[in-house]
Amino acid sequence: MTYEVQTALAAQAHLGECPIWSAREQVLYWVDILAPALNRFDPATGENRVMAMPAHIGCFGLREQGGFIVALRNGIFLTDADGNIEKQVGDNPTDTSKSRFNDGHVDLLGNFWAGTIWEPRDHKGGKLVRVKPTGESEVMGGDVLVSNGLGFSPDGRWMFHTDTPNHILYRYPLDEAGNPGERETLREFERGTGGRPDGAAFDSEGYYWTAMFDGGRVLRINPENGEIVDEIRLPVRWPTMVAFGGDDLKTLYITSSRENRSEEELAQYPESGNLFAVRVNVAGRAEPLFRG
Ligand SMILES: O=C1O[C@H](CS(=O)(=O)O)[C@@H](O)[C@H](O)[C@H]1O
Repeated sequence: MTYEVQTALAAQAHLGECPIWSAREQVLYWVDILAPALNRFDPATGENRVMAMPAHIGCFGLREQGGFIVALRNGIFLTDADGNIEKQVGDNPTDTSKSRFNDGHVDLLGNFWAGTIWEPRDHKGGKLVRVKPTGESEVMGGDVLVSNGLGFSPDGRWMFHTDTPNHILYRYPLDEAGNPGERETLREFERGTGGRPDGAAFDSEGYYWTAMFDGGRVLRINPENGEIVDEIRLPVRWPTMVAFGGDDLKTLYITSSRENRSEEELAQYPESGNLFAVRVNVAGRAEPLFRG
């Protein structure tokens, strides 16, 4: 299939990440990790509202009662609808001078999950944290350099997770309580020009769409065998994450990065850091809400 990728917002973000569609408000929230800021983009008006954050914001979830759960470098917090911090509900389990939160999602049971990057990248120090609606938080594993690509399959059976610099897509079986079992490697991506798996989202048919960082593309992946079944080429080389949005959930939004790029690279890919939108022929599914 051929896709028409459009610039939804010429954001020129440092490190755009975590697009999440709010079905309730019909807007896209997304973060610039390094700004640091949580953004509210309204595609109907083109307006983008910036809510400054007190520390690097890796990801967030939408709360059922309104407001957000945000994963900042120094911990996980509840906020009101304007992004004002109300209460801490979790820690960054590693040294916050060497680690920040990165990608995350809410699971089908209303728990919030967020993973960390181990910034020295000298061992797999990235961790995964789960915050329950009760406000209890726990470390649920990790063993990755850069925690990314978290996703929960629509049938509730699987948690997907990537380690971007290691080019690996893992999946974990989930039990009825939503606890992960032994992880297995679903796919190890080729090293070369195709990129590495970054942030992702499931569609309503259970396929997994991943942004390929440094590969300038988004892939649709078969969740049973890891095979690539479709590809969207992008005008930027460093896409970071995808989300389904729009009233029919058939618009795929894609964030991107300018972080650590040279002048030459930015001249070649001047749209780096922008937010993109592309119509696709399969719907996503409504983003679960954090029940706390
Ligand atoms: O999610 C992210 O992934 C990237 C990719 S990598 O770790 O460099 O392979 C990273 O640069 C970025 O900082 C991060 O948010």
